[in-house]
Amino acid sequence: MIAILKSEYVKKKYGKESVVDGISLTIYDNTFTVILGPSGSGKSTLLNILSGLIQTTSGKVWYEDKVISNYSESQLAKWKRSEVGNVFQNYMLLNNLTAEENIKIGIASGKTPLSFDRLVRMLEIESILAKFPAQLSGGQQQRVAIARAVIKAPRLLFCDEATGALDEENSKKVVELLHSLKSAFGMTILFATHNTQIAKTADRILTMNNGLIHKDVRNENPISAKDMVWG
Ligand SMILES: Nc1ncnc2c1ncn2[C@@H]1O[C@H](COP(=O)(O)OP(=O)(O)OP(=O)(O)O)[C@@H](O)[C@H]1O
Repeated sequence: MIAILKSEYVKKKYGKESVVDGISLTIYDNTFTVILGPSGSGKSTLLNILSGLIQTTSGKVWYEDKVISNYSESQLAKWKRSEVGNVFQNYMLLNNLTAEENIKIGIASGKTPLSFDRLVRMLEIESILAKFPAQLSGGQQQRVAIARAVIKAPRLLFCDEATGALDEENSKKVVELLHSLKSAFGMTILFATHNTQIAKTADRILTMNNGLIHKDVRNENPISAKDMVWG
């Protein structure tokens, strides 16, 4: 397995509180890793550090053989634009743009984008491209947000509670789609959630508590997203 992302004793402090308390971790290429943990355990903070959205207090983050935690703002912005996609719980679409315009914002200059037509077919959003976010359901908005995040063919896709605002049916669909995108385009996905069913679909499950990873389990028998059972 090829290491794509690595953290070395990464810490994030807010005041005296260590929200991420010295995490060393290697993420392998073309895997689907779930970061599982209760509210406040530090999942989003860890995800945001690994995706370059926030700075560490100490420790290093590597992308392949480069220390991205030492990058200048402009180097980091360039890296994010080319290699990183983010999907959030609340979609973060621009309300004054149509679905199609929102997706096309994601195309990064200098990179060969994925085929727009193939992507919208995969995500089953062909019929809603001319609509504005307010005219779409939550599940549709999240599929548009995923298309926007992946159209530039990022190597890394970070999903922070990406199904947190969706019902069972739409959650299953989104998780299924993310697995399809991983297989079709060789992406590496990190998905933070407190949902143990989503964790069962992953290749690897990291369990966080109080800013630390307490368990790191390779999931030998991942279940299909369709087979997740909602409580
Ligand atoms: N910008 C910030 N300033 C101060 N404290 C913060 C900040 N961001 C996060 N925290 C604190 O860090 C801790 C971890 O937050 P984080 O959002 O990483 O947890 P989480 O596991 O993702 O939680 P949730 O599942 O509720 O999103 C919390 O106690 C939170 O209040």
